[in-house]
Order: sequence, then C-alpha cells, then structure tokens
Amino acid sequence: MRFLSPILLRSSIPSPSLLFSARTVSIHSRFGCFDRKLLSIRPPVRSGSDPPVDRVLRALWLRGGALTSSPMAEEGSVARRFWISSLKETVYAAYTPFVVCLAAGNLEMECFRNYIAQDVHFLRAYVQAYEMAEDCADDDDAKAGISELRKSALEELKMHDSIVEEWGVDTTKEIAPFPATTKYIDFLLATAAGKVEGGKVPGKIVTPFEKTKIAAYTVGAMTPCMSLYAFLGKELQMFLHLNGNNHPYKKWIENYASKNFEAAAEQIEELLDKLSVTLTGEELELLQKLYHQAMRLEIEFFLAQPIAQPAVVPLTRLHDPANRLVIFSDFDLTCTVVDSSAILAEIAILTAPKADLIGLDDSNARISSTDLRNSWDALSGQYTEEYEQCIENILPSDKASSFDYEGLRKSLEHLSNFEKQANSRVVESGVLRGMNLDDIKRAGELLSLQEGCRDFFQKIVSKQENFNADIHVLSYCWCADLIRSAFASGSLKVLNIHANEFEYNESISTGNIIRKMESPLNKVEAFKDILGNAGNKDQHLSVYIGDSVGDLLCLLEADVGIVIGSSTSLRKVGEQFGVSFVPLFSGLVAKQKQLAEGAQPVWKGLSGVLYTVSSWTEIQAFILGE
Ligand SMILES: Cc1ncc(CO)c(N)n1
Repeated sequence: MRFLSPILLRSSIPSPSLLFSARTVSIHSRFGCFDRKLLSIRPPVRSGSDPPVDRVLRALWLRGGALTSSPMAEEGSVARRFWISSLKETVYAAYTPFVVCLAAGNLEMECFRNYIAQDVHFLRAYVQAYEMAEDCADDDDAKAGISELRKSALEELKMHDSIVEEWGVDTTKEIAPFPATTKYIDFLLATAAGKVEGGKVPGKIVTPFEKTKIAAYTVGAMTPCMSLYAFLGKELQMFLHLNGNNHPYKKWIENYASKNFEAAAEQIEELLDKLSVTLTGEELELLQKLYHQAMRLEIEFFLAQPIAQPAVVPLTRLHDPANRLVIFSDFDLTCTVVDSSAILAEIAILTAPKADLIGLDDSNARISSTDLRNSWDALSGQYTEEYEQCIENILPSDKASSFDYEGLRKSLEHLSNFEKQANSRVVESGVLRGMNLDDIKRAGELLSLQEGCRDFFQKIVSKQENFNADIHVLSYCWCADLIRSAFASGSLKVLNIHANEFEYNESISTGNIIRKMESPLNKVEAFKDILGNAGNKDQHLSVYIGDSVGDLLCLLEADVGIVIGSSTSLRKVGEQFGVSFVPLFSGLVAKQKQLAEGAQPVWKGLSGVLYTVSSWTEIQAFILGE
C-alpha cells in the first residue's frame, strides 16, 4: 500500500484541498527558497517623524500581515469569501475522530448507524428549510433552484435509506436526535422562519422584499454544510483503496465525492451569491455570521458522534497525562513569517549613525548605515550561496534505499561547521554592534507570527496541567531576547527558549553572540538533553515542529515530527536519506487503521516518517482537536 507518500490532490470545489496540497502561497518562495537567509527588507521610504526603528517595525508588521491574512478573503463571490473565511473550521471538521475513523474505514458500525440516524433528522430539517426558503424567494429562477436543491436533499435521504437497509437497521425505529443535531435544526428552522438574531426583519413578515432576505439567510445557514460535505467527500475519496477497495463506507464517501453532489454544492453556492446581491453591507455581515454559525454547528455535530473506540485524534486523547507531553518548535519561519536575522539587520541599519546623510565622516568605531547595509548584503549573499552549495555537497549521489539516520547525522556535521563559520563572520563584521535592547524587545512584541501559532501555544499553556505539557523553542536566532519578547504577550512567558544571546554593554549590543544554538547538531543535543531531564525516556511523548534542514535531526528523533512550510532543501536532503514525507491527515488515517489492527506504540521516534502540514491550524486540530 502506498498511501504513505505525499499526495497532491487538487479539488476543484469549493476550494483547493487544504489537507493535501502544498500551501497556496509559499512564504518561502517570496524570498527565494532558502531555509535561512540574511535578507534585506527595505521599509518604504517615508518622511515623517517616526523614529526609524518604529518605521521598520511597522513595515515588518505590515508585511507579516499581508502574508498571513489570505489575499483571497477580500475578493470573489460571497459564497467563496465565506468559505475561505471558514477554512479553519473545515480543518477542524476533517480532524475529528469521527471523520478520521470513517476515512480509515474502521469507524465502529454502530457509530456509523447512529450517525446516519442523526443525519436523517438533519436532512428532514433541510428539506423543510428549502420549502420555507422557496416560499420566501420572489424570483422564479431562485424558486426553481431551491426546488431542485430540495429534491437532491430528498435523494440524499433515499441514499441513507439504502445504506441503512444494507446494514440491516430497522428503519421504523425512531432514534431521538442528539442535542447537537437539535441545535442545528433549531437554528436552521428559526432562521427560515425569519427569527434571526440581530436581523432587521420583524416578527411578522410583510413585504416580499423582506421575505427574500429570509431566503438568503436560510440558504446562508445551509450552504456551508453542503460545501463542507463536498470538500470532505473529495478528501476522503483517496482512502477508498484502503481495505483492498472494500472500504465499508465506500458508498457514503462516493456519494459526497460524486459529480452530482459537487454540482448540488455549486448550485447552492451560486444561489447564495444570487440571493445576497440585494443585501446591504450590514445584512451581508449578518449573513456571514449565520454561515459561520452553521459551520460551527456542523463541527459540533461531528464531535457529538459518540466514539468509543481508541482514536489517534486528537493526540491528547490517547496521551496518558501521567506522562509528559513535550512540544518542541523551531522559531524562524516555523513561527514567524520573516527570518529573525533580517529583523535584527534592519534594526541595526536603522539605528546606525547616518554618517553619510549628515555629512560626517565619523571615524569612531560605529559604522554608517550605508556601510552597514552593504556589509549585510554581502554577508547575506555569501550565506545564501554557500548554504546552497553546502546542501548540494552533502547530498549523497545515490538515494538511500532505507532510512539512514546515521548517514544523515554525519552529513549534517558539514552543515554545522558551515553555520558556525557563518556566525563567526557575522560577529567579526561588527554588524550586530550598537543595537539597543529596548528596540529589539519592541520588534519582538510587534513581530507577527504565522496565523494560528500564538493561539496554539496559548491553548497548550492554558491546558498545560491537564496534559502535563511543556513547550520548548529551539532556535538558531542570534538573540533570544527577540524570541522572548515575541512570546511575552499573554501567558506565553512560560515558554522555554533555547537560543543564542546577544552580549550587551549597558543594554547596547557589543556585536558578539553568546553562542548556544548554532547548528543542526546543537539542536538535536539540546532536544535530547531536555528529554533526558524529563526522566525515563519512555515516559514522555515528544512532538517537534520545524521547517528546515536545521530541524531535520530533531524532527526525526521526535515521536511525532511535523514539517511546516515548503523548504525544498529539507525535502531534498530528507528524501536522499530515505525519509518519507506524509501529509499529516493521510498519516493519521493510516495510523488509525494500524491502531485498530493493534499496532503499538502509535507514535515512536526514528521511524523515518515526517508529517507535513500547511498551517498551524492543522497542528492545533491534530494535537488539541480545535
Ligand atoms: C450533517 C450534514 N451536513 C451536511 C450534509 C449534506 O447534505 C449532510 N447530509 N449532513
């Protein structure tokens, strides 16, 4: 079985696959595909009274923002925009134990029957809501569209009947709806009856114009459910080959992956676009709220399915809190959007004396900003070039036939030497001299992290006691103060930071680095030390999140190694030494299958398998559920 390979799946609706495709906007490619670089970020030249450091911070902030917020969120049709703004929820839905077990084909039959019975309630409400919406719509086209959709919901109910018959369920026996089912049904029918919280529509509907708004709201409360199912159908389709093409839930998956269902989902999306054209800005906001609420209730619906069997999601579910959960993360480009060296460079340049501007030929030890910029550009260029060369040099000409950790570790000794040399060059150049600790701290506080990263850490910290969890950040960053201040907000002070330190003389950097973490080997030593201190090696579960070659050894040593981002060198080096990269969701489905077959332990270091994700949302969905 070859499901343990990175699979690229493109689904045409309603958005590119979230779980299997490479990220749509590659952060790395914006700056070139290097794992670590001294890039030069030039802030927009503005004349103003801002102190220079604030100006660069603002520029970095804006760049970060532009990269982390989806550019697509501002354009496209209403249905598409709403879908994009709910992408996080769709990831949470996919990572529910119900969906993972269903995909693996070992969801307990009883559970699936229960679910179908719940879904029958759901679909009946759907049919009723379509009837009500049809009555509210004023245009014949819209009415006809709704009527067609109502018919496909009735078809779906028929499919349920046939599934139920296949499993020999007594259909005359009514199963009461779960509270989560009732919650969605009540919400949908109230919306269809015009009882919309914050809606301008009065209790008694009078004008046809107001009625069309209710039709729009009702369709808005149904669309995400259809789009989500079409999305899940496509995502789950690739697991049909599990169980030798005898997947027990084949019929269900094929139904939602079918062209017919795709067409129905597109139809309701178009209907939503059409019905919303006459809405005011305020009404559109309300519509979006209803859409989002429906999506949340869908996830609640999945989460409410009682799963008695062991499940690999969320990770904390199987984790025994008597053991420690140790979460490690890299910092640059794993947590951040911009490399910290670039930020430090920019601060250094902006705080340097403007000797060239004020016409002073200052001969004391401080370097002018123009000279500094030139030095940085030279250092940066040299680093990038030599780094790539070094990666090429360490790649064995033949691909390993099986996972070769020792070979990899030996090769990375060369990279370690290179990194140390590069740091020596930076120290000798004096470019890190004269920076103010306060400026560095301010930069850290303003630093925008990747979407979902801070949230994830915050959630872990708030539940630290429940999971017996610890977080350690391992970074090559030259200045741990920058990282500490990036995590200073909220309750994140408890993060353990392992990085190099600037040397200061009365809060002004001397240009020297107190070297603690410079190389792939330093990282893996620190990783092992931390786990060694955690007591008996078998009594913890370790997760490492990283993005580059420098993280590779730790990623492999960890029980669960998660690769974020799309570093080409990481892939290239890993693959040459026999490492497999598996999209996390597929990996979990495979693990779920093995779990049911009795494989123990579920997660173990040095397996040679790393899991790829496209966002922190996926990491959070996996580890915490949502
Ligand atoms: C819970 C739920 N959401 C959406 C659909 C798609 O019709 C369904 N059948 N069930």
